[in-house]
Parts: sequence; structure tokens; C-alpha cells
Amino acid sequence: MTESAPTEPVQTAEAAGGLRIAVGCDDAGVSYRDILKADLEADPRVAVVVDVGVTTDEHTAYPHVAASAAQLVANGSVDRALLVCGTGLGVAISANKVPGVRAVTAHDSFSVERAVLSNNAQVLCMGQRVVGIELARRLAKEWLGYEFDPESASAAKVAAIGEYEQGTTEREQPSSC
Ligand SMILES: O=C(CO)[C@H](O)COP(=O)(O)O
Repeated sequence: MTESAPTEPVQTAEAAGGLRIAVGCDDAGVSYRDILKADLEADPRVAVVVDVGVTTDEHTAYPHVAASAAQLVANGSVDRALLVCGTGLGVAISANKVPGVRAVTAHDSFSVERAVLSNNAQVLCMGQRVVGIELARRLAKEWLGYEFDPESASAAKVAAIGEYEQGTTEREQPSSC
């Protein structure tokens, strides 16, 4: 099911009956976004797909699309986001500017796995000019199967990322600096 972007966090993945996922792209990622979106909509693990753009005749730059999707993640409207631009880099950098969001660019199976299991990344970014479409589809499918374990040894490391973001911790610099 595709829905327009909700403004309020309405429910949880459990209540929705599956993952709620935002998809987005710039004009360099439209065809991959369309294919990946269709795959997500057909996947029984996915309850809701929210498309934040762009449309085929639109040229909104990647930071704006990425920020829209990341804000939906941050406010709890969706569980995850899948973003596509030319490289997957700009959308990741942009999404990471939204507090609470951990976005990665990944084009291989192991990195996709660790993005969730090590980093609890909610946003996966790919580059239409970098990865083949069949690999991108496979990676997106694998990505759905991973769930971060808050009891894992990785949890404290992810928490430390949040502390730096919030400025509640600071690392002592070497005395030479
Ligand atoms: O890949 C992109 C940003 O990382 C984007 O699709 C193209 O950006 P541009 O090279 O600045 O046009």
C-alpha cells in the first residue's frame, strides 16, 4: 500500500502489521526508486510504503528529499527509509543531519547486514549510478530481514553515537591538539 506522507506518528510497526518504510530519490534515482518501491509494496513484511518523491518530472535536489524521509523516521511515522540518488552518498549525508537518524550507503550484502545489526541504521541509501538493479533489489530484500538487537554488544556503541549527537559526551583530545 502506498500512502501520502503522514504528518503525525500514527502507529507502530506492530500495529501496522509490518514495517513502515519511506522511499525517496532525486532525479538520478527515479527508476531504481520505482523498482525498489514496487518490490517493497509486494513484500509481506512491509505494511506501508510512503513515497516522499521525487516524481518523474520533478527536480528537487537530494538533500530535501532525504531530509523529508529522515524526518519521518525521526518522528516515528515510519520505521525505515530507503533512499536512492546517483551515488547514494548525498542522500546519506543529508539524512544524517536529522537528529536521531543513522543513514548508511551500502552496496554489498555484508555492509547491509552490519548497517542494521551493528549500527541500527534506519536508513539505507544506494546509488543508481553505482550498483546494478538486481543487486540493489537483492540488498533491499535482505535489509528487510534484519532487526537490531538492543541487547547486543553493539547497543552501547550505537548509544555513544547518540551521545555525541546530543553533545552529552565529549572525547578528550590528544594533548598535542
Ligand atoms: O549522487 C548524488 C549526490 O550524492 C546526486 O544524485 C547527484 O549529485 P550531483 O553530482 O551534485 O549532480
